[in-house]
Amino acid sequence: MQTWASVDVPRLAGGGPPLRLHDTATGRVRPTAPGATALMYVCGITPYDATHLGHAATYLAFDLVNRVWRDLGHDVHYVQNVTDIDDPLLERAARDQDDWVVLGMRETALFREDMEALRVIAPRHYIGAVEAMDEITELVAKLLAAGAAYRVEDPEFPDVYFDSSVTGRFGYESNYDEATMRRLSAERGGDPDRPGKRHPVDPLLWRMAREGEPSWNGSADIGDTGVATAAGAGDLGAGRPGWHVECAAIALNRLGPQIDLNGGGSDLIFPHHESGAAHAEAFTGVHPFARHYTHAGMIGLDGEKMSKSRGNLVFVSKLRASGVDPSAVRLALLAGHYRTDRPWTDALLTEAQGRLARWREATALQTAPDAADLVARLRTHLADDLDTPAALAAVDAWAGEALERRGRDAQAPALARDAVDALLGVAL
Ligand SMILES: Nc1ncnc2c1ncn2[C@@H]1O[C@H](COS(=O)(=O)NC(=O)[C@@H](N)CS)[C@@H](O)[C@H]1O
Ligand SMILES: [Zn+2]
Repeated sequence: MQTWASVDVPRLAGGGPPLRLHDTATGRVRPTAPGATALMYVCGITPYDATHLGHAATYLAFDLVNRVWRDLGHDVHYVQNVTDIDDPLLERAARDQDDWVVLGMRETALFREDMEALRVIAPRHYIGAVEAMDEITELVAKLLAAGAAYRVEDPEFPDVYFDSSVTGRFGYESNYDEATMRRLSAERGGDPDRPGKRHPVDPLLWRMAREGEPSWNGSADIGDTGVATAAGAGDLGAGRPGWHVECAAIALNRLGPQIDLNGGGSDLIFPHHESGAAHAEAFTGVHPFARHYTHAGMIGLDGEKMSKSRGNLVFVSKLRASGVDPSAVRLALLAGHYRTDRPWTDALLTEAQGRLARWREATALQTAPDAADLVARLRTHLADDLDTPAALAAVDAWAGEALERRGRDAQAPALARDAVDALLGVAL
């Protein structure tokens, strides 16, 4: 699937401290240590109701990771999926008498536009589940052949499930207890009460075709996997994939068995990232799949999480259409810490618009206070688990001094502008 156009990222002299990020699996903020090329997989949208401010806040958080790693001299191999086939998409298409393919394409196009407007650096690989169907069926077939998956005893629909006990460490990513896992599995698309499952939280890998549902033939070339293939393992039979396996297949095939960061909002901690990690580790034998599992807090509206199911959504495209500068939206969302569940308010936007105007005025001056110190502060704050409130305050302080005409450095305005662009992604 085509990705979107990325903005240039100015190169800044010097370098900052290593990026430290919160990792859900260990519950700690600890240093990332990517190689020359940082490997990052951030889950993409299920393409309807795109792009609301919750989506935007989460993708902005990982855009900052991308920018900090680049500032530290790493290349970043960023991969993102589009869940362009799944129950919620089919349900929304049915509700609106829409063709689910058209709905997905329309919303994905809008998402790309919004990401470009927010100056989010595009993933190098932007992959839809449908276009990755062969990869997905191959992974499911190999898990089945290896005995890491099984079919439920259901003569009508012998669906394929992952055996969550095979890695011996299911739950290490979320650290949730059994009861929490069952509850969240039921709330987020799972079927813990389905008869015939070995374990209630075993995730669905392949849903056999139902009347009136789209399906794919499920044949997979599993080659010589070196394991005794269970009867019919190479051919799943017509159906469609479960939600989690697409991310495991897409990430494994482009980034390899171990990545630096698997990211998303906190509602992906379980079952999604737990299951995806288990699928990957059962297949590769490499643990952990991701060295960091990092999750962004939920953006709310009127006291509730902004979510499609609630319909309390504020859209990037609607704000843009009403003339709001996308950089103000970006600044408004960066004003809170990425891991904090926080509300969207009009005041947040108004404040950001004022901040943006002041920063632009300050960087338009002929001279300003030395900005080298500002660059160092920005690097230090962002390296500290993306402390954007402190980072924004540092720019506020520099801009305040500049606007009181207390600076004589002719290079400072341009340096400050480049630093705010490179590290915060905000165009002044
Ligand atoms: N209110 C919210 N605040 C912050 N992030 C949110 C909010 N709602 C959704 N997200 C995040 O936005 C991203 C896309 O969400 S989504 O459209 O529902 N899609 C999915 O979760 C799957 N397609 C991931 S493979 C996810 O990382 C999700 O956690
Ligand atoms: Zn995902």
